[in-house]
Amino acid sequence: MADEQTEQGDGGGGPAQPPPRTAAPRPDPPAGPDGSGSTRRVEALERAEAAADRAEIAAAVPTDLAKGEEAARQPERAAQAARPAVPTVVVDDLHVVYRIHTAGSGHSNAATALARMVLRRGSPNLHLVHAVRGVSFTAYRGEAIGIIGSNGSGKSTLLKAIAGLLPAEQGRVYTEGQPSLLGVNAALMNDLTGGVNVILGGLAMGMTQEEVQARYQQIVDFSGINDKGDFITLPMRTYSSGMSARLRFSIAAAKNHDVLMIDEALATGDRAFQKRSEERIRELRAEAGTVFLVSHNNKSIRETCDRVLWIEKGELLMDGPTDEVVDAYEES
Ligand SMILES: Nc1ncnc2c1ncn2[C@@H]1O[C@H](COP(=O)(O)OP(=O)(O)OP(=O)(O)O)[C@@H](O)[C@H]1O
Repeated sequence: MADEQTEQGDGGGGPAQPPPRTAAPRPDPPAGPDGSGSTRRVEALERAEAAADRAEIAAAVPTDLAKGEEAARQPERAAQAARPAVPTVVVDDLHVVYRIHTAGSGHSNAATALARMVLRRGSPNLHLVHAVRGVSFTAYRGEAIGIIGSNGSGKSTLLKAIAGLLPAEQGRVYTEGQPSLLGVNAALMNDLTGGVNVILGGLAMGMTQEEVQARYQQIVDFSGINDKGDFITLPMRTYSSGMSARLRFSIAAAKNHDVLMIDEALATGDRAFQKRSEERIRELRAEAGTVFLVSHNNKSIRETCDRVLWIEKGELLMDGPTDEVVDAYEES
């Protein structure tokens, strides 16, 4: 079996991309190619903020508020629209390319090597996957943004790039503070107990030992891990995938984040846990953070997010109010 290894690096930029079907407020283009320093980042954010002042914040508010559920959320949305829009994440023409090296068949001979040289082809064992293609948008403080799209469309890759876990092949990501990515694969230690992972996870997020101790019981209670027995003292490898995902979410949600990104965490919990999670996401937004939620559960997206990005084949197909985008996605 071929030995596979994936990495990032050089590769072709993508073709010119069509604009999304519903454009969100866009900032002026961020700083140039050498603008990786914090000064450039601040400048870019300031420019984006100035642009945001000119932009229509109302674009993020649904026009159809006839439905009862929508009407109930109207005051919350109105209060949000009245606040000045502060950009927290600026993604500008982002491309991400995976490079996969395989061991190959080992049957290369002089003729095939010569053909490669003549045809100027690279290694036959290098595969490029252009997973994100020219995505641009600006996220604002207080927004909860859903990311939807079919399997393999590039949603998780986009989150990882925003979190700084994958480099941009082309384009830039500017963020206010350090975004925290919470995925079902978030690194907790399976051989350690849930309780020890709560402590390590809290410390890894930058909480002090005192803060972790103060919030320990709250995290365990929120996760519901101990509802049916003393599971928190058992190694995490004995947990179901749903229990692990709940504990990961509970650890991450214990802290206020400038930018919190959740990858499918809500899909795994039971209904009661999903409700608690949705409530906590609303609180995090109220505490002025920005929340990104990747999910195939459109109901969760509708109940939690006020704006949605629809990604297909790595491209941003649509960016707009939740109901508008999810309706279009469901009709597609
Ligand atoms: N580590 C990797 N190495 C190589 N290719 C990858 C890697 N991770 C993802 N890909 C590829 O990148 C593309 C986008 O994958 P990604 O996981 O971002 O999609 P997704 O929209 O999150 O999918 P899903 O909804 O199934 O979770 C896919 O073609 C996938 O095969």
